[in-house]
Amino acid sequence: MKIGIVGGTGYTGAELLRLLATHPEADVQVITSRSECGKAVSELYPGLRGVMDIPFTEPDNEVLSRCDLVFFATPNGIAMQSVPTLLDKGVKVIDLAADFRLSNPADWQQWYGVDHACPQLLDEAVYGLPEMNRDAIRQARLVANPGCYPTATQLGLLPLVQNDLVEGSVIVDAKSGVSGAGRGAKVASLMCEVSESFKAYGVAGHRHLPEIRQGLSRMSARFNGELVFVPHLTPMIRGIHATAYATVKDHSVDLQSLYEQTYENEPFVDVMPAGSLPETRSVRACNQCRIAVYRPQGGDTVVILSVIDNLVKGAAGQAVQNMNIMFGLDEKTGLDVPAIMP
Ligand SMILES: NC(=O)C1=CN([C@@H]2O[C@H](COP(=O)(O)OP(=O)(O)OC[C@H]3O[C@@H](n4cnc5c(N)ncnc54)[C@H](OP(=O)(O)O)[C@@H]3O)[C@@H](O)[C@H]2O)C=CC1
Ligand SMILES: CC(=O)N[C@@H](CCC(=O)OP(=O)(O)O)C(=O)O
Repeated sequence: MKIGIVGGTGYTGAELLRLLATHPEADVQVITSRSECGKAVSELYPGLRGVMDIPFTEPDNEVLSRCDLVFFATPNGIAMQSVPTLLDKGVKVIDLAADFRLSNPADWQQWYGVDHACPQLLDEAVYGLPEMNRDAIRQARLVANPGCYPTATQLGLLPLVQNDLVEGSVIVDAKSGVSGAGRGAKVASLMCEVSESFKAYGVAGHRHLPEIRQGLSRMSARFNGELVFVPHLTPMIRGIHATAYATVKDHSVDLQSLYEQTYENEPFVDVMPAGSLPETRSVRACNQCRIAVYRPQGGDTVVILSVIDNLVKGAAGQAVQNMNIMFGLDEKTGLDVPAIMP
């Protein structure tokens, strides 16, 4: 498959390169950057020397339209300007940004602050969470790759919500490594600002809130409880740890079995043994989501702990998983590697 990547200098673009460099069916032919145009990929990322030596080029729809699939690893609001042209030329697209995640254009306008450039494609775009939408992804021309927090959160809550077990509100307390903020220079991402510190942000309303709410209501039309989502920035590079709290209606349900059965055939969701605690380092650089479910002291509140690598299952790995599904390949192709330890 001829692959193009728009936004190849960023963290998720570089992660796509790392994963696709050894993917047996993927041939990365176009990799764009406006700031590093002309430079070899391996000059910017020496870890790719010998495996990926092509140069960065300016983004150009004409050149990209020669690909079978184009990934957009760009800031929000960029992909939507090129996607109609690429789809018209028969190119499939996976957008790692949020341009096609929300199906209501008014929600996009409210949370992203600009009008949508192609609202006519929002119904067609498939939300790329394979554990929910595998069949639709198989048929899709356009996949909206989920956000990192929404991936960890929705996988953690899916078994409960799908089975209408949640009563009332859900609280999600999530923590991310700093690479979640991208590679662009920002004071808030400086080492002196983030190390030896820990803080919440987006408490009044983060743009992943409507994405998670939309996902939960698709899992069950009966889900109408309040959703509280508070992200935090932690002094680590990669990883997301999402802790969700929900009240369950039915005390007779064996939650450990429910989670194990829901995910028993999922290659990238691991339900941990009862009593264990998932750690972000157990998913570092791999496409796994590890989940543990608890009902402390047998009470009404269920606690679900969910970890992913924000750059892998939260972005580039999930995008490659979606590519594999769209092109009829084994879903694990190029992704079947364990975490880096320690
Ligand atoms: N980081 C993460 O953990 C996650 C990120 N995402 C989403 O993925 C997308 C990429 O994120 P990330 O890799 O962190 O971002 P970065 O800021 O690290 O990289 C952005 C890339 O986009 C390119 N770019 C910027 N503006 C434009 C433009 N107008 N036209 C074409 N290319 C452009 C940049 O290169 P240049 O300026 O040289 O062209 C750069 O390569 C974002 O939408 C982000 O929200 C999703 C899940 C997780
Ligand atoms: C630590 C950090 O800053 N994280 C980012 C989320 C990264 C991400 O997933 O972006 P999208 O899903 O919107 O594409 C944030 O909170 O804005």
